[in-house]
Amino acid sequence: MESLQVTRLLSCKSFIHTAKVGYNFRPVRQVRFGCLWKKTNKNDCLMIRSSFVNGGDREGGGGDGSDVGSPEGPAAVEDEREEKEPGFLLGAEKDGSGSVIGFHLIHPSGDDEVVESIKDIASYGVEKSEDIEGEKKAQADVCYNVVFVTSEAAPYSKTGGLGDVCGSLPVALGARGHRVMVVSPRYLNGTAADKNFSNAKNLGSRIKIYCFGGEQEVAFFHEYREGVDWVFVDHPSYHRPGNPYGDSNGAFGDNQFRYALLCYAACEAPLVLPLGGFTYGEKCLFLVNDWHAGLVPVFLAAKYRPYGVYKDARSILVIHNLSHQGVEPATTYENLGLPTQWYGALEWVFPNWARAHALDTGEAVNVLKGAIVTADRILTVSKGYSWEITTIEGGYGLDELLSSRKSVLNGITNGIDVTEWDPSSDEHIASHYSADDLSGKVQCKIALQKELGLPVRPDCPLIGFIGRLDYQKGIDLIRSAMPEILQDDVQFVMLGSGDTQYENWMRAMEVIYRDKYRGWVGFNVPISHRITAGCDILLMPSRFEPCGLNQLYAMRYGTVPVVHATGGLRDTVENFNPYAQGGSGEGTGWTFSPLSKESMLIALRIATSTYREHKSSWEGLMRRGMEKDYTWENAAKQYEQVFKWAFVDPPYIS
Ligand SMILES: Nc1ncnc2c1ncn2[C@@H]1O[C@H](COP(=O)(O)OP(=O)(O)O[C@H]2O[C@H](CO)[C@@H](O)[C@H](O)[C@H]2O)[C@@H](O)[C@H]1O
Repeated sequence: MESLQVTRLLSCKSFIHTAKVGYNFRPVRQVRFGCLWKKTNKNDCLMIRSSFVNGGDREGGGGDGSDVGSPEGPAAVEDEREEKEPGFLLGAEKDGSGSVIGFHLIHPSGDDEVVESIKDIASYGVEKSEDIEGEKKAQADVCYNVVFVTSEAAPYSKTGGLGDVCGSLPVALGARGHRVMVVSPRYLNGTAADKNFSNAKNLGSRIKIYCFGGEQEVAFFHEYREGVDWVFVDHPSYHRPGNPYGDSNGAFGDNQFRYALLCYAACEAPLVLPLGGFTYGEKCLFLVNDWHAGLVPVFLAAKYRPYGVYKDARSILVIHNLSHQGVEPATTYENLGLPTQWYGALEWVFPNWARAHALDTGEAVNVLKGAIVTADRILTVSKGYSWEITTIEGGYGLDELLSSRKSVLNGITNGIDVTEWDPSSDEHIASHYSADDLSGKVQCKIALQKELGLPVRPDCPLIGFIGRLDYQKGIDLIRSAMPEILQDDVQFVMLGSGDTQYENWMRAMEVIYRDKYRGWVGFNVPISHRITAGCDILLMPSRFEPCGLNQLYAMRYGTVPVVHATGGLRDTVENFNPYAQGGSGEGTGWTFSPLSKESMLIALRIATSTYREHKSSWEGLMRRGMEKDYTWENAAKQYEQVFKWAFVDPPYIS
């Protein structure tokens, strides 16, 4: 068997190298796994000796996490194993066009295949399969290898709706037959939340990434749960107090670096991690979420496809929030490890009015812009928002660019996790109820009033707000309207964290309005369930809202939303019309516009008077909301349509 040793570096600067030995060998990606790659007499088989291939099981196949940061380092561990263990052949699986679509492990004896080889990326014609309980589940007619790249995924990490979506949509897609991997950071902040990652095992594989003027080593942890490969990128910069993006001093100054690492690692993961025994391969579909993952399509275009790697992969940028774009000074471009000629993709020049001083040239790099320029398709989390971002009012400076990509821009309304958010079984709430039997809801209201120390008044309209205390959520409007809201006979409960001036305001309001107002400062999931169940009305005066999840949770819990008519709120909340359907009414809440204190107060007052004076109309509102279908399965089917479109077109940048 001829052998060929390949250097073990993955370099952001020079990614591909050509082997220097004396026979024809096509360019091989430089990968560092302590691997010995061998040309064999089998068709394109590579011999790989590393810690992770020897495990190969679904639960992580190897390490227990204890070797991270071990003084000997991973190479020592690998070398030791090389002595003891024979190593497997890694056979490349290719499709008709010659694209590598996966690898499978073959015993060195040559005749003992240890795992089933991957079928073609798209397995056609599968309609139904049987799960463990024998229940028939709907399956996609074409299945893909899907790689989510995200800065958060519940229950591992969550600061808002992005975490919800990236915790649920992958599971829904997995259940429909797709092979799904989610790549996100392994955040450790020294709190009880660290245990969220305790089932994720160290795969024992590391890669070296050259960027930001140095060499960075990242490791991969893995948990297979609910049909999804959850892959966590491990690096010291993800281990610090605070939330994923910052702490009490504000956003971390090195977020560009932290998320560039995530993107590099995510580009490598499908190629090098044989999860369950075989890799995802090159012909995969990257779903890159928000700016944190935005360098993935840029890397595919600038660093992989020019060398024939990922030429059959596609990328879809999913925009959850256009107001965060990952903008940093232009001088940081060289840190990213991108070729100079790609500067234009990320180039961003602030308009004159946004510059700090006369000498400020306004030059910057904008990661989200780079993703919009290079992704094969673009999705937003509601149809309404996909239109809004092409307007000057909603485009945050990117409207013209987004308009230029309208032909590949779509909106799909988020689903919700209907198991976690189910009033008939929710473990966090005092009493269970459903559209057929609403009686438990008032028990939830009484329990919430008791828990928060409010007067127990089942008939008093209880209004709630849950969300980040952020300009986006219209928190300033709530503050300015609160004295007038509380003139009426209502109670108001708020849960949120964010801008400290609003946190302090919430605390102060509790003192002034002891009998009417409670403000819970912080992030607390059980309380968010109890507020959703216990309130009669949920107020969402968001300035813009790409989708919004709380109004969906509220409707499922028979809590009637009053929302600003924008983005996903306008798409999902149907304005109440008491005269429709022969007087039995239609609609699920109230939408108000324009965004002003006056129109919000009018909508709230109509809602509270309907609650008091038209009980049957109110029950109709509750029931119609509870019966809406916002399951992820519904959304997943629409994603599949976009996946197909992505593969119909050639790569946008090849
Ligand atoms: N203090 C607190 N305690 C407990 N839970 C809290 C909380 N504050 C917020 N949450 C929870 O965080 C989630 C926030 O959902 P949103 O849809 O409002 O998302 P967000 O604006 O963060 O995300 C963006 O992405 C999502 C997903 O695509 C879009 O729906 C949205 O419009 C867009 O702005 C909900 O599950 C909510 O219950």
